[in-house]
Amino acid sequence: MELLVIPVFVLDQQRRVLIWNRACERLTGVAASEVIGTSDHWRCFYNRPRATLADLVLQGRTEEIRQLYDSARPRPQQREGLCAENWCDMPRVGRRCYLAADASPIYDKEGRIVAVVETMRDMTNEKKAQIALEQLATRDGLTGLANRRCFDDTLRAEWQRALRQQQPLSLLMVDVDNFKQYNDTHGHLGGDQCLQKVAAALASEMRANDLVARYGGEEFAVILPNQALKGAAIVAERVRSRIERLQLPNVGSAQPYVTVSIGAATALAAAGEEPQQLVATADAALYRAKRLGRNRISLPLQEPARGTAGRELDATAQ
Ligand SMILES: Nc1nc2c(ncn2[C@@H]2O[C@H](COP(=O)(O)OP(=O)(O)OP(=O)(O)O)[C@@H](O)[C@H]2O)c(=O)[nH]1
Repeated sequence: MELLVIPVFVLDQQRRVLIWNRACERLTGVAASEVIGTSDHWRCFYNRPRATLADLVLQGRTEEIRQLYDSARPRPQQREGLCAENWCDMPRVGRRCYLAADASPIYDKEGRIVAVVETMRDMTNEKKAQIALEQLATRDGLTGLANRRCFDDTLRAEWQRALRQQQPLSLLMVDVDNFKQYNDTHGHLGGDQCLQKVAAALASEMRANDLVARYGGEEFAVILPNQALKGAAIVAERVRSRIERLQLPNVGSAQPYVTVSIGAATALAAAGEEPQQLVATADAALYRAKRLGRNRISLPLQEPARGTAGRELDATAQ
């Protein structure tokens, strides 16, 4: 076990470290002489006291695995013990590692656990690659905001949540005004930089539960869970004014600075209804804001009836 290339440690019945092999020393930066005979093995992995997988097996606390680990599954072939994956602090080496651990008990003749062997595999690179891929799949490359696919998935999920909790769900559609002209004057690269600044300002105005996405081109969408129309209108106006106050020069335009138009809509989700109606109502409000002169917000006049996103009426808030 000492010379195994796989990091291994063994706990005895009293949770004291019996074996801490070379590979485990390399992984944790902690020498065997420091931990053998102690129950301080957790310190090699975590900043705060908590059980390792071997502790859970030894103490029969297997049901706690789901609270303590990112991912857990039964061991293959129904053997006893636990398998789990987790981010570890690794205090001694000073960098977080994603470890896949496997803990299996050793029994005496009477069937009592006398020790538990924990083996580990450093999966940090694989996990980082997986996270980067997930980011690529859900983020917009130019602005770093959620992309259209992520928006569609989130809207569906929030619609279901609103239905379960009987809470309103609001949506803002935000479109940069006269952006074609901005591109023509500042070039496509200048246009890209403008979109990045607008996106950053938009994101900075939102709460943690809100989702800001690039809906497409120069159009953004904001999902506001548990927000009624009145609150959505306040957020929309805050966003509109924030973008105006960025004072991004808009040479050659009637407006001296870059502005946005915003359409808002709210729905009280109902079974059988489609969240796409919410998008259509917010979109209709947005186009009305454009027609009425841009740099303004527009919302449906009436609070929506259950299962609708409200009737789109000619009312412009500004
Ligand atoms: N630089 C840049 N431009 C983009 C991007 N996506 C879309 N556009 C441009 O955004 C412009 C949108 O123009 P229109 O749809 O005519 O709308 P608009 O000029 O903003 O006019 P209104 O929306 O009516 O105020 C087009 O010129 C697109 O080429 C992008 O990723 N980068």
